[in-house]
Amino acid sequence: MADKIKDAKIIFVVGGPGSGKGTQCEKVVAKYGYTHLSSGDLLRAEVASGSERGKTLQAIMQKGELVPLDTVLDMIKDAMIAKADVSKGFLIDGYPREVKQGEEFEKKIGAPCLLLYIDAKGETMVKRLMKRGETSGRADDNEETIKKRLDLYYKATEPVITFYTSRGIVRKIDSELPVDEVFGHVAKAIDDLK
Ligand SMILES: Nc1ncnc2c1ncn2[C@H]1C[C@H](O)[C@@H](COP(=O)(O)OP(=O)(O)O)O1
Ligand SMILES: [Mg+2]
Repeated sequence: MADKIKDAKIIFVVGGPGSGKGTQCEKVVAKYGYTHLSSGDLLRAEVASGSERGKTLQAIMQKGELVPLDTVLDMIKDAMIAKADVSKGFLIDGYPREVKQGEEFEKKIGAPCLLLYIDAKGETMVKRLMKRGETSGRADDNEETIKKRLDLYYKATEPVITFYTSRGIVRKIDSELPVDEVFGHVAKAIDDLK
């Protein structure tokens, strides 16, 4: 595994719910041909499959809580292996959610060369999620769950940013700007990798 993906760049994309991670990742895929792996999307696909594991996951996600670490990591790892031969880079979107998840990822897969910190204000994230909830069909895009997800983000994920800042790989991106301007900064951070 480590062999297979050793030449690929690994980028962690971290930010609160509704900060714009998915939106920016899509644009990176279009411009750079990276593989986008959203831990949330992988988990939601498992739920949609109707499997027993999916049913357990659904209950956890509906409460706005974090899914057990090994489950998420195994799913990301399998998806990375599947794309290893064709991928120049991987966008790991929405992971790590807590410092421990980052440590386990590095043990089992590899080290990130960049962490894109997609930063928006709490009130902006709530507004965007309420709007997204009108059409997303996501069980967690409702006011009560949004509040829990935000609280958990500040408590569990902000330490992730501190942890990787000390390693010098964090680029903070102002996601209050219009989508294309945000992407300008994202692209700059990726271009600086070369
Ligand atoms: N810079 C921006 N300006 C305005 N709206 C934005 C934005 N970035 C994203 N959005 C919108 C698109 C979605 O409906 C919603 C949440 O974006 P998202 O990419 O799904 O976030 P995340 O993946 O971080 O949860 O906000
Ligand atoms: Mg997303």
